[in-house]
Amino acid sequence: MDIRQQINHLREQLHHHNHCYYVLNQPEITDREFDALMQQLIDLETAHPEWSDPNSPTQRVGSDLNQEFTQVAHVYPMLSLGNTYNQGEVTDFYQRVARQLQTPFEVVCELKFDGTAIGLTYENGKLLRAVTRGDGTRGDDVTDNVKTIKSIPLQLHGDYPQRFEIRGEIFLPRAGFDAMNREREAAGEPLFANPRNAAAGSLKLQNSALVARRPLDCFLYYLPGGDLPTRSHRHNLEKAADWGFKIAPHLRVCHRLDEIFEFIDHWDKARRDLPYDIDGIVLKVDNLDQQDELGFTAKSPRWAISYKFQAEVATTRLLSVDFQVGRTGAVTPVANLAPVLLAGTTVKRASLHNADIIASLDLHLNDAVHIEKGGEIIPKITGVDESLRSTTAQRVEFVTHCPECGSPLARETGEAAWYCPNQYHCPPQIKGRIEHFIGRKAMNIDGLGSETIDLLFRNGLVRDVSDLYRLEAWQLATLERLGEKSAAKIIEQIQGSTRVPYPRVLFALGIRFVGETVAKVLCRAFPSIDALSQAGETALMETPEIGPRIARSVIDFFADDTNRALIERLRNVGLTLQADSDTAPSASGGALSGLSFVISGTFAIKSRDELKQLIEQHGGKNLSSVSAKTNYLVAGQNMGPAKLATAEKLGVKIISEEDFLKMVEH
Ligand SMILES: NC(=O)c1ccc[n+]([C@@H]2O[C@H](COP(=O)([O-])OP(=O)(O)OC[C@H]3O[C@@H](n4cnc5c(N)ncnc54)[C@H](O)[C@@H]3O)[C@@H](O)[C@H]2O)c1
Ligand SMILES: [Zn+2]
Repeated sequence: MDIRQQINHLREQLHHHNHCYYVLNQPEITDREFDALMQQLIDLETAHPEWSDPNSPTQRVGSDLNQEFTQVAHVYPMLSLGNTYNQGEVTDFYQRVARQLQTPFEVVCELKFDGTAIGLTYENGKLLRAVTRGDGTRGDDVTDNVKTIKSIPLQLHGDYPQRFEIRGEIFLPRAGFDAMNREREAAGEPLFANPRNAAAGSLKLQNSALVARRPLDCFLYYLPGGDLPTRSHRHNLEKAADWGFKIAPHLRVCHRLDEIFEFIDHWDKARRDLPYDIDGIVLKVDNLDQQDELGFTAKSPRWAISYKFQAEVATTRLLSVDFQVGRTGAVTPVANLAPVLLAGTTVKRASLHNADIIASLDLHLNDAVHIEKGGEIIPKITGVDESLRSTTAQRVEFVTHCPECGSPLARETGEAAWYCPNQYHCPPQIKGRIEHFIGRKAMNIDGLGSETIDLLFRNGLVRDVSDLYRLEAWQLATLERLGEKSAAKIIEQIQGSTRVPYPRVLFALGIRFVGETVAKVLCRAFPSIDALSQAGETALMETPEIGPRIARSVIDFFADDTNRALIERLRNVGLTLQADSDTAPSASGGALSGLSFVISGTFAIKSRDELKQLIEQHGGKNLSSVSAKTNYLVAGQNMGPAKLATAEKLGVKIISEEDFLKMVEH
C-alpha cells in the first residue's frame, strides 16, 4: 500500500467506526484502538499535507445524525475535545497555553462524564430545544425525549438571559444501567455494552414514553456564546445553578500544573466510588477573554483538553471455559481465570460473548490473557500473550453440541449466538423459563428460588409453568429443605398469582423479545391472548413500537403446538389471559385507539403537553418523530420544515390543532 492508499484506508476505517459508535451505538473496537488509528492518520496527514482533506475524520467530529430526527443548525459549533493519555501531553497543553497568553491564567478541572453531549436552548426561561452534537454544525432535535429527563428544568427561575444555550452530558447512572440490562436479559434482548452506548441509544428512541422509563440524568458544564453574566466559565456555571440547572459537580480551579496532576490522580482512583462512569478529566481555561484569544481548531477548542484515564487492565491465566445455556437456549462462553485484582475487585471470570470472539482471540487453555474493565460490568478478555503459550497448549473450541442435553447447536444467519434448539426438553431452558415466570416483574411468586425449582424439576413435579398450579403443599414439604409452613405459603402465592393482570402474564410467558414494555404495548393493541394469537404479521407490525423481529417471534410462539397447549392449561388453571376493562380503558374504546400522532411546533389553544395528554387519554399514541407508522402529524406554528417534508413524503395526514380537537371533543 502506498501512503495515499494507507491514508484512504484509515479514513474509511475511521468513518466506519464513527458510524458504529455514534449512530448505531455499537462500537466494534475499543476507544483505545480507535484513538490509535486516529493518531496514525494524524501522523500521516501531518507528514503529507498534500493529501489533506477537510472531510477527513481528523478534521471533523464523529456525527450522530440520524434520518429519523429533524436536524437543526447549531448557533455555536458543537465540537469535540483534544485527547491526551499521559501527563506529558497535559504539560504540553499547559505550556502551549502559557506561551500563547503570556498572562497568568486559571484552569478549571472537571470530570469527563461518559455519556452523550446535548445542547439546550432556553427562551424566556423555557426549554425551547434540545439538540445533539450531530456533525458539529447541525444536530438532531431530540427535545421531546430530553423533556422526559427530570433533572433538566423546563422552567428556569431568577435572572437568566432572555435567550441562551447551555451544554452538558446526558448519561445513565450505573445502577440504572444495570437495571436496564437485567430487564433486557429477562426479555431475551441483546444487552447494552456500556452505559454510554445505552444513554446515547436511549436518547435516539422514537418514542418519548419509552425514553421516560430510562433513568437518564444530565450534568451541565458549558455555556457557549458571548452574552453571558460574567467573563468566567465557572462563575457562569454557578449562575446557571441559581437558575435551576444541575451543574457538573466536583470541579476545581487550578493555578499550577501540580494541582492539575493531583486532581487527575485523585479521580483516577476515586472514580470507582462515583455512581456513574467518567472516562477522564477535562481541563478548561477559565477566563472567556483568554478562551477567545486561544480560539478553536476545526474540531476542538484550543482552550480545553481532555485527559483520558487508562482502561484498567490486568494479565492472568485462562483456566477453562464454561458454556452456559440460558433460558432462550443461547449458549454463552464464560472464561474461568486464575483470580486477579482488577479495579479494586478480585476477578475470577470473564465474558467471552460468543464463538466469533473466541476464534478471533485464538484462545488456548492456560493462555496468559489480558483482561480489561471498561464501562462494562463484567470484565472481558482483550488479548492473549502468545509468546507465553506452550507448544502443547490445547485450542479452545466452541462446543458443537449443547453441554446440557447434547442437541446439536444451531445458529441463525446474521446472529452471533449459537442456540440449543431443544427448547422443551433442555433442562436449563425449562428451568430458566420457570424462573422467569415467577420473577418479581412477572407472576411475582416468592419463596421459589432457583434451588427449589431445580428440586421440583429433578423430582419430576414441574415440567412447565402450568404444573406449578397443580402442586400440593405435601409434595413441596416432602422435598428437602422445605417445612410444611413454608410449603403452604408457596402454594398460597402460586394460587394468588392467578390474579396477576394480563400484561404481566404475557411478559411471564417469556416470548423472545417480549419484555415488560413490549408486553404492555401488545396488550393495549390486542387485549386478550386469543386476539394476540390470531394477529397476523401486518396487524402486529401496524402496532406502534412493534417491528418485524418482535412480530416474527410472537407469530412463531403461537404457531407452536406445545405453546398453544400450554396456554390452554394456563387458561384451565384460571390465569388472567385478557386485559380487564379497568387497566386498559382506552384499549378498544378510546376515540384515538390504534392511532399514532406526532405533535410539532407551537400551538394557540393548548400546550404541547396538554395535546399529548389528550392523545393518551383517548387511547392514541405519541411518537417523537414522523415515520411510516405515524397516522397524523398535528402541525403547529414554526414547525420544522424537515418534519413536514417527511410527513408529506410518507403520506402522513397533516392536521391543525383545531382538526385534532374535533377528533376528541365530541
Ligand atoms: N470505539 C469506537 O469505535 C469509537 C468510535 C468513535 C469515537 N470513539 C471514542 O470517542 C472519542 C471521540 O469522541 P468525542 O469527539 O465525543 O470526544 P470525547 O468524548 O473524547 O470528548 C468530547 C466530549 O466529552 C464530553 N464531556 C464530558 N464531560 C465534559 C465536560 N466536563 N466538559 C466538556 N465536555 C465533556 C462531551 O460530550 C464532549 O462532546 C474518541 O477519542 C474515542 O475514544 C470510539
Ligand atoms: Zn440443550
